[in-house]
Amino acid sequence: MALDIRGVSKHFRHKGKNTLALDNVDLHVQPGEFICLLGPSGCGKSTLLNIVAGFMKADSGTILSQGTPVTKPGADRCVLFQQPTLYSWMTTKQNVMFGPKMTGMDKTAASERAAELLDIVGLGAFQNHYPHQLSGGMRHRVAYARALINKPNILLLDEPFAALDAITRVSMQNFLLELWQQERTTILFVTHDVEEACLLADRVCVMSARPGRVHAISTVDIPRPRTQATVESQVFIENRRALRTTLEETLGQQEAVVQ
Ligand SMILES: Nc1ncnc2c1ncn2[C@@H]1O[C@H](COP(=O)(O)OP(=O)(O)OP(=O)(O)O)[C@@H](O)[C@H]1O
Repeated sequence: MALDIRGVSKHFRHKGKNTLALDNVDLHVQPGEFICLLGPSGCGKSTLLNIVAGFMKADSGTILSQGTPVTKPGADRCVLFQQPTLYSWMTTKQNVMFGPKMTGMDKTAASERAAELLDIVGLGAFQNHYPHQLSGGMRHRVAYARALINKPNILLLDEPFAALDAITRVSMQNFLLELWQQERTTILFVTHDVEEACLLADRVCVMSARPGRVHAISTVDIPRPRTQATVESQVFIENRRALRTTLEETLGQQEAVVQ
């Protein structure tokens, strides 16, 4: 199993009040799966992702990444942020080769793989460009190539396209679909957008409002490869409707504040 989340709970104490953010969350992710975490604002999606990343500790429960307990951040779990963090003084290719350089990977093999990944992300002709010479979308693509060269067990994405304009967002969704189709890296992707979850995911973990619990795990029954044209198809419309209904079931639930 790529990722095994078992009985994870987490509360926060703020201004004398305890808020239960996650309550006994279980989720089992198979290698190569694309899983979306979907739920209303404040249901604990980011908290769960941060715990999986090792940035935050759960109060109880365990998380196994390829069978190994998660206790801190690690190269097996790569987090991609909304703003790609590239080194401004390095070229595109040097940015991609930074991780392998640190881990002592064979230089020729790293260079070949970096070139291959830059081709896959459509930046083969931009290897010697610096980040400031790239568009925002291109910088995102470099960040994906830089993540994948380290062969992470899982990519963790927290609403990565939320801040993008509509056109770039669609282009990044297409890009991610194509990339996942080729590389089959396991992905855990946080979104609050039903349509985005339906387009991208194999399964959607629908979380209930606070405290965040797994309300349902819905399989998205839409053939791949998927493109933006998929959004117009009858099967997509049916899956989206079903997912929206599942999400609506979670709304209106009581916020749990434990004194
Ligand atoms: N550091 C913190 N201190 C106190 N409370 C926190 C902290 N981080 C998160 N919370 C609370 O935990 C709950 C879950 O927050 P979280 O950010 O995980 O939700 P989310 O589902 O990602 O929300 P959104 O979709 O709005 O980003 C919220 O009630 C939030 O206020």
